[in-house]
Amino acid sequence: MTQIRLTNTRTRRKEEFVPIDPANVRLYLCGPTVYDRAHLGNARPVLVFDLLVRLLRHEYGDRAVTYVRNFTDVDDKINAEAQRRRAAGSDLSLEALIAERTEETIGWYHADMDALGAARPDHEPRATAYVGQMIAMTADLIAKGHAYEAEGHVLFDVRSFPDYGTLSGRSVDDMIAGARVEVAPFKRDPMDFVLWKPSSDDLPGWDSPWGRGRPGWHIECSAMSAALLGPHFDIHGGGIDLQFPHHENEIAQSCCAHPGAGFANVWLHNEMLQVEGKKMSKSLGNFFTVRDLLDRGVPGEVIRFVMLSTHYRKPMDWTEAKAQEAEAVLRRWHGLVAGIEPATSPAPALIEALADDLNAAGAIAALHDLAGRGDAETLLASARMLGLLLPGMGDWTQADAGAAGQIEALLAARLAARQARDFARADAIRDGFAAAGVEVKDTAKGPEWSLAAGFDPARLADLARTHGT
Ligand SMILES: Nc1ncnc2c1ncn2[C@@H]1O[C@H](COP(=O)(O)OP(=O)(O)OP(=O)(O)O)[C@@H](O)[C@H]1O
Ligand SMILES: [Zn+2]
Repeated sequence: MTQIRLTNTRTRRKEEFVPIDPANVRLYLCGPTVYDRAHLGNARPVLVFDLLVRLLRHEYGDRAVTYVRNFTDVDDKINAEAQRRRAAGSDLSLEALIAERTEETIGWYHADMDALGAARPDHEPRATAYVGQMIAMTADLIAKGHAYEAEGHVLFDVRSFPDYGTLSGRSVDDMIAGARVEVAPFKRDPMDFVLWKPSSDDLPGWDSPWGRGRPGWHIECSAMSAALLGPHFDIHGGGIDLQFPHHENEIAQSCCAHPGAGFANVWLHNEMLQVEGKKMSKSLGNFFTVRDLLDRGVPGEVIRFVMLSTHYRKPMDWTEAKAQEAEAVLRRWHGLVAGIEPATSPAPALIEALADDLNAAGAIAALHDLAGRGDAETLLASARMLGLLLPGMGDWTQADAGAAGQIEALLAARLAARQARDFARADAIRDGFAAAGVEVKDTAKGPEWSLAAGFDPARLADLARTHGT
């Protein structure tokens, strides 16, 4: 058994991972707010956790890991979309429109993350299904003197929890100075945050001891993790952008509601996917979705490879060059493992790299090593630990193999047309290549071709039907 070591944000150290119960290792990842398609940055925590779960299952057994990732389906942006649809003439109720928006977004999310080879978590709780638990936890926090009611709101009293701020290593006073906190006259302290807030009549709401309202975002994760994993579990994760205030607030709520339980032992945070030095985010508008890339013909496996190539604790950029390099490597590896059965276990070097704080780049280096030595069986078993070269994942390379035949036939047809001085036909083939995303360069050794990022197999097939031989 390999000792896994993880960097724990809470202690700011790389620590040996010791599960609370090796027969049931428990993880919680903050999932998406389901109002729109996931952008590429949103895929990063999913891929990091998918890798972590694969490693834990390898070490502790397939059934010894429970992985929970929630859907936040209570949100102003979801409501706004539902209201927009109603204003546009839909005769469905607001609740039905909200459910419609949430369902379609969850469907997209599943399709997009599946395409990246990320296994679905064991539980995917929706916040709206746990409002009862959120109300109970809120009431309990009031009873224990950690929360108070004011003007239909319930607020968490941060001064009642001396450890508030330890995750981010800041005192409450520092946080007040640095944060954009919502000032409200009914707050005892500007850092106090909402557990429950009133809903207006035109918005969804639930009955509660404090009137009709809805839960705050932070209490959702505290209630859902407790319901599915218990008050003390192993690993809690999310992007580093959630460290404060979201995770700080989750800790405050959970530790005060379950004194002595401990909440999450390890806090694992991924760094941001960036665009020109800034976090990719919806609010900055500097984003593209996972679906945009897939639709442009970038295989999910290539996206996964690029995302795993940078250590999760380092910021990274998506670049076309990285995608092209990943594609070339994967194409070669698929060729090497075609028709081969995987070895019974992955290479020890690969497991060691992963066990060292999920050093996926080191793991990929181990794969290059195996490929270099021609050990296709171990390459296949090892790559699968990273969620690469999974059964069916290489279909995109086969589609390319089909394309190669069509392109060669079309190049032959173009040559024949030129020799017959049928320049109209030669030009039509040239233009057809460009439209289909096939780049052709005429060199001294003859034509060389490559598939551009926007390669369109259907257009190529049409072109081949019209002009190919
Ligand atoms: N640029 C990014 N790089 C890596 N992880 C990110 C990035 N942006 C968001 N995340 C993570 O994605 C997960 C889902 O977050 P959430 O649904 O709150 O995002 P969002 O609000 O849609 O995104 P945004 O931050 O763009 O407004 C969280 O774990 C968050 O930390
Ligand atoms: Zn959360």
